[in-house]
Amino acid sequence: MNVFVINSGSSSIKYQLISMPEEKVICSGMVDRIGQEGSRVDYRSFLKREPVEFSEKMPISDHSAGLQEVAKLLVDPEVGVITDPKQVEAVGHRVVHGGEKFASTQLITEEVKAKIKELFPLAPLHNPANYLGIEVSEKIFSNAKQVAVFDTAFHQTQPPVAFRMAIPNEFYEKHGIRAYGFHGTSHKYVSERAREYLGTKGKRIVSIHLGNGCSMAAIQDGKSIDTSMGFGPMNGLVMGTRVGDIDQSVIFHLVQELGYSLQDVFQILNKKSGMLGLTGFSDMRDIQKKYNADDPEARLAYHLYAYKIKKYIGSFAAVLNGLDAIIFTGGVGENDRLTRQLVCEEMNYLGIELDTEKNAGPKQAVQEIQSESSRVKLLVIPTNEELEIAKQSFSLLN
Ligand SMILES: Nc1ncnc2c1ncn2[C@@H]1O[C@H](COP(=O)(O)OP(=O)(O)O)[C@@H](O)[C@H]1O
Ligand SMILES: CC(=O)OP(=O)(O)O
Ligand SMILES: [Mg+2]
Repeated sequence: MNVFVINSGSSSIKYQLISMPEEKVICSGMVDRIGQEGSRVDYRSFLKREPVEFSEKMPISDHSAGLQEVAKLLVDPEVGVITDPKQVEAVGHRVVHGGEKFASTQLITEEVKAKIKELFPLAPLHNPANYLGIEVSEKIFSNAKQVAVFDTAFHQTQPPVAFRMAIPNEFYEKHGIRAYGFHGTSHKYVSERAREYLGTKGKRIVSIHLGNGCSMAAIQDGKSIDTSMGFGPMNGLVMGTRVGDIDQSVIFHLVQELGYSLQDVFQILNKKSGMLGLTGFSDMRDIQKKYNADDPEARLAYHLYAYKIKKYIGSFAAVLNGLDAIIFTGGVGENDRLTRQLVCEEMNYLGIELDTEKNAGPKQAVQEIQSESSRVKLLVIPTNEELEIAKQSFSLLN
């Protein structure tokens, strides 16, 4: 079965065509900077003996135009991989917010779409783009079953002590105000790989996803019991451009004393904060260069980023009543050994001891980076949200 996976972000679409159940990637790529200067389409196909790969700059005004371009490439006589969009049998969509309604993957119906739309206010940067992706894909891949895989679903096993907030009950009951948690598809995927690898020793896992967005999950016997992101994907860890945990009185101060509008504050905390706010850069590779050149801002930012992760490891060790393994994943978690080193420093009280040489070793499906004497396994596991979405879409339909 050909499953086309769509991960629509606010200004990008990542896509993969995967043949299931063999899990063979037929083509993959990304449409980037949608609606902005310098938009482009990246495309890689692995069908022929000689893989095709290119990146083409072209004006892409919106998500609809972006997906149309990708669909054209899929059927292109020269570089294409199918002859008709009808050969796509299922489309798996990453949908960031599923609220309390969706604890599992769903076949998309008008009712499911209405619910995704209802959740726009809870994920204003993500759900509208995901919704648009669904609408456009229904037109292009009109033969395919459309499936929604929710970032929040994996975290629906959290107990009320973890997800409820101490505000008047009516806000939860009438308005759904609680912690949800995100990146669930990634936390699920890497924690399952870890549990396969560790067997009975994988009961208490902390999964650390560090990409542009960053979050952690406490996972007990394969189930998420707590997570660092809360009501929205702005909370918890320091991220590329998002602030993470912040004292709520700062928001009142910004509005009441410094005269910012709520809209301004939203932009500041979502788009101008995090590593960008501290260093002027949001890409960890840029910040690492400055760190290595002893730039004081970059040094503070790196230490602050790691410090926050350490604090969550401590609190998740408490809620899990101990730790068996820690997973590092996402663009930063998989590639940035400096972050891993700073996070694991002086954590031997919790049985966490990094081996610097192993930490610098080559990437593997599961890379162990702890020392011989470490009680806790430290694992680097590349995430694959697209494959997880394809697997879940396939299993729902078969
Ligand atoms: N080799 C590397 N060293 C350090 N950071 C890296 C490396 N490769 C990628 N990254 C970082 O990973 C982040 C992007 O992660 P990714 O998981 O792709 O993000 P997202 O899916 O949220 O857009 C960027 O901050 C980038 O700098
Ligand atoms: C939910 C979320 O933060 O996603 P991303 O990291 O893709 O922005
Ligand atoms: Mg990501």
